[in-house]
This record gives sequence, structure tokens and C-alpha cells, in this order.
Amino acid sequence: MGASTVRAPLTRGVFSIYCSYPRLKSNPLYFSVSLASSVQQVRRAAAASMSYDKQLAAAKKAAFLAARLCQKVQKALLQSDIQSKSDKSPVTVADYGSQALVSFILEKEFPSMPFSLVAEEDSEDLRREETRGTLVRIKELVNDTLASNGMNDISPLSEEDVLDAIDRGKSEGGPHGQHWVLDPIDGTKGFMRGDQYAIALALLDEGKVVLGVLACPNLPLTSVTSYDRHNSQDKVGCLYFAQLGAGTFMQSIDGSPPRKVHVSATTNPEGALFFESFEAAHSSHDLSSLIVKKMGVKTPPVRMDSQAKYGALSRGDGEIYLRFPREGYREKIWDHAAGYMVVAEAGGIVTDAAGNPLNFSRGRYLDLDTGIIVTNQKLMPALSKAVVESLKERASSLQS
Ligand SMILES: Nc1ncnc2c1ncn2[C@@H]1O[C@H](COP(=O)(O)OS(=O)(=O)O)[C@@H](OP(=O)(O)O)[C@H]1O
Ligand SMILES: [Mg+2]
Ligand SMILES: [Mg+2]
Ligand SMILES: [Mg+2]
Repeated sequence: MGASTVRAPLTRGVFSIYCSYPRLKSNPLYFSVSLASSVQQVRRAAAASMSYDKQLAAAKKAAFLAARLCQKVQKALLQSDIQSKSDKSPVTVADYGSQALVSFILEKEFPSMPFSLVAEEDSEDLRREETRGTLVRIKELVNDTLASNGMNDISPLSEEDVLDAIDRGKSEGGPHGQHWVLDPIDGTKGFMRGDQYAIALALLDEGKVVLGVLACPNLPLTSVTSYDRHNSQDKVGCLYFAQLGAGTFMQSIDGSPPRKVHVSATTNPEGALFFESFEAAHSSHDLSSLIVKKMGVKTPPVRMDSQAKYGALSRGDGEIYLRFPREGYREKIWDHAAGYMVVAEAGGIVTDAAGNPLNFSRGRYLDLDTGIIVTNQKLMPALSKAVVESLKERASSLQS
């Protein structure tokens, strides 16, 4: 069975059958899974009285502007716009521009509050003489985006302002106070291919994620399973936002009224659809395939770059997201914080492979057990069981 990507029109081979799935209470993992789910519920209830409305409005504005900047670059991506970081991963003028813009807007919106931002990029490579041209291009992109989106009253940023705004993202985060968490472009490889990417922004308060905004400029407004990119009626560009205790909403980046979204209610794994990374180097496709086979999933994977996967799952395009990086890879908080919030507030569960809730309070890294699994409440016990069995099988086949 071949994998699908969201660029191609997709159809579900097997439709969901709504039936009651046994809760597998004899499974030792059932307890940790239900614990993860109760922790999410308690956190939502405790936050019901807290409001982050002002922060949410600022985050939406910043993510919208960053999406505009990225769309402009993606349309006219030049080879000279792409650099290689010291870890050999790609970075483009749009990654830097998006980070500078979001950092600048958030700091400006809350002038009297201490500002802390945990973000992916830093300015080290841009401070070299050879990259002066790239820095000038980033500065122009940031200033043009501000000016062409009604912010002409802001004095244009200098090159030094841009470098400083990028470097505000060096915070270590942690369990105390408020910290913004930003991936200025998640899925840079997808962005360069013309595929999916996301601007992912979240807010941590005392170590908990309390809001998440995901701008996915190339994600279809309707389900990825019915999207046909050759049909001009099928529009793209989604903005998701979620606040603790208040649910998840989706609107078009162009500003349609928001609608509340919810994860799929499918209880039968046979009809479930699962997402995984487009890049095989980011997540083991073999292990995912073993896991879903054990569950009885019949449909091929949907391979998609970035946290757009969390967005698609939060509105029920599919039921399962599996992420199993190579051993030793340390997940960063900006790769999951916003997506986690969008799925959790839409009624889904996000845990590590052992069923533990994700802990965003430990600094820039997540440090979790083996991998990340995401699904709805009903399918989680079966998914957890399949994950444990598959990991055991993989470990014993590696030993023999
Ligand atoms: N080796 C390895 N293993 C696991 N993950 C890795 C690895 N290398 C990179 N990354 C991170 O993956 C982020 C891209 O997210 P996805 O994996 O969902 O996208 S993709 O489908 O693989 O393109 C990507 O985020 P961006 O750098 O923001 O694009 C990386 O943080
Ligand atoms: Mg990322
Ligand atoms: Mg990134
Ligand atoms: Mg990167």
C-alpha cells in the first residue's frame, strides 16, 4: 500500500464504522493513558477562570503577519534564500523573517511585561560579512510585510533591530513565568518543496501550554482527504487557535469567521487514517506501519510536513499521528507546543510512547520516552497497546 501526501486527492478506502471499542482495562497502559487524559481535563478545568484573550489576539496577529511573509517568499523562493545551519538542516530567509516579525510584534504588544521567547533560530550565521546580502533581504521582507498589512506607523526596522528581534528567541523557558514558544517555519523542507509548513506559536504559563496558534498557509480549508489541488474551488490557508479550557477554532488565513473544531469520533481502527512525517529521516515509517497494522488500520498513511498534521487531526481529517525519530534525537518544545494545544483542546490526546503527558516545562527540549503518539480518547488504549508490542518486537529483532 503506498503512502499519500496531501498534494494528491485522497479518498478513504474504508469508511468509519461507529461502534463501541472495548476499553482494554486489563492493559497496564490503560492507567497511564487515562491518567494523561485526566491531567489534560483537570488542566482545562483549572484554566477555565483564566483568560489569555489579549495574548491570543497578539499571537494571531503575529502568526498572520508571519504567514504573509512566508507566502511571499515561497512564491519566489530563490536558491540564495536558502542556507544550511551548523547541524546541516536548512534555513531560509523566511524562517529568519518570520521569527523576527513574530518576536517584534509580541514584544511591542506587551511593552510593560517581561518578554521571554523560546524560538528555533538565532542570528549567529547572519552576523557574518558573507551573509550581509541575506540580512538585507530579511530586513526588507519584514519591513514590507509590516507596511503592506496596515502597519505603516511603525518605523522601519534596521538590520541590527532584525538581528536583535531574532535573538530574543534564546530564552531557556522552564517551569516558572510566561514564555512564548515559536517555530517560525515548522517543516522548512516542506516549505522549500512547495508543500506543507506551519508557523507555530504557543504560550507557556508556569510550565503549562495555555494557548496555541498554528498558521498553515498551504493546508486545505476542507479535509485533506477530499482536497484536489487542481480544483480552483478547493482553497488553502488555515489558521488554528486554541486557549486552555476554551476549545480549538479554525478560520481561513484570509479571515473567514472561526468555527469550532473537534477530533474525529471514530472508534473503529479499521476506518482510521494516520499521519506521519513526510521525511523518513524524521520518523520511522517502518515502525508506524507495524503499529497501525497491529491495530487493523486499513488505509495508507498520509505523509505531511510540519505541525499541519496536528491541525488536520484536530478537525477530524484523520485519527492518528505517529512520530518515532531515530534513537538519541531530542525533540524541541517548539516542534510540538502549538500543535499539542490545538489537538488537546479539540478533544484529542497527545502522549509519549509510554503514555506520559508531554512536559513542556523542562527548557528547550521535551525529553520524552521514545516517540509521540496522538489520537482520540477512544482509540488511545488500542494505539498504546500496539505501540508497546511493536517497540518490544523491534527491540528483540534488533538483538537477534
Ligand atoms: N532527525 C530528526 N528526527 C526527528 N525530527 C527532526 C529531525 N531533524 C529535524 N527534525 C525536526 O522535524 C521538524 C519537521 O517536522 P516533521 O517531521 O513533522 O516534518 S517532515 O514531514 O519530516 O518534513 C523539523 O522542524 P523545522 O526545522 O522547524 O522544519 C525539525 O525540528
Ligand atoms: Mg520545527
Ligand atoms: Mg523551524
Ligand atoms: Mg529547522
